Amino acid sequence: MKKKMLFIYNPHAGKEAMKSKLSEVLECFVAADYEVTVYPTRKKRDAAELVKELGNEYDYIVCSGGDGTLNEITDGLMSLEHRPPCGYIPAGTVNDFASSLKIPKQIKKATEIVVDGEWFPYDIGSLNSDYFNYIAAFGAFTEVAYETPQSTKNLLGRLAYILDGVKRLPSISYYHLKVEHDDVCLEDDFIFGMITNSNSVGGFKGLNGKNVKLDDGLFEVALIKNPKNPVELQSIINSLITRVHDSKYMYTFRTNHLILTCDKEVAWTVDGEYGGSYKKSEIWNHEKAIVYRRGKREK
Ligand SMILES: Nc1ncnc2c1ncn2[C@@H]1O[C@H](COP(=O)(O)OP(=O)(O)OP(=O)(O)O)[C@@H](O)[C@H]1O
Repeated sequence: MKKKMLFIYNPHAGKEAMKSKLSEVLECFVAADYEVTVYPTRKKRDAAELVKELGNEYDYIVCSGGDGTLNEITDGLMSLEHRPPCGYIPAGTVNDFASSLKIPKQIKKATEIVVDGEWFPYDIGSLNSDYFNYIAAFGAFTEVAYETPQSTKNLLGRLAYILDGVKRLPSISYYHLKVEHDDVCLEDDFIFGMITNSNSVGGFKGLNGKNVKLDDGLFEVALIKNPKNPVELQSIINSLITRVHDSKYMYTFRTNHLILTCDKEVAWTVDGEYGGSYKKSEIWNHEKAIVYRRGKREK
């Protein structure tokens, strides 16, 4: 019996490239013996609702769009008890997630991975009741971040740039946070924080340590302290630019669960989009929660 595929795509994502490639993509799916149901999204939340409602009736969910669409698919899949695996054809402008999974930007090559890539169980994060694929972040840069699509790609370069710009201001806005993880409880002022499951966040690999694994049930966490004077601020900027992490100015650790508490609301970005504002932010890693198809590794 043919396997049933639900293919959901955002026709407006990125430069609308899917529109002209659709026939080629569908031919490739059919040649791989899938019976395909195609659904172009019509509005926000369409993709999430569709997966929640129909996801269990399919053997394979494939989506094409930017980070927003992918995030909605994740949300839909996580609500299902038995989650079908997921394929992804990136069509947005930010590609950290796709590059983590070795999925190329070209639609044709990504489509080949959808039908022939290797299955890979990937950790999924949650921030309170919302899910994310590879990053949840707060702090100095966030207001600008979700207005500019390229933001996540150059997150830390951007952060260094923004900090450089605020050097002349009397103070940078910061959050006073209580951070609980594992057996640790720390309290400090932070200008920025990120919780990631990705080996491609701004290419800033040194910050969260080497050997990032996407299926180990752990996040890489980096929290940057509020600099007490211009010299400290300059040191932070330097460490962001040179990508050498300095423990005097930042906490970095790995964990599967953390709780951040603040007496004012902390505004988050998740997967590059606005992710809500909370006084209490609880983050969990759901180990190997969704199986994706990724590019095969060179032997
Ligand atoms: N037909 C549609 N009309 C308007 N908005 C849509 C439609 N389909 C999906 N959306 C919403 O648009 C938002 C952005 O979509 P998506 O992330 O796929 O593309 P993008 O913004 O071009 O990509 P990126 O964020 O990676 O640059 C998502 O929240 C999605 O739910």
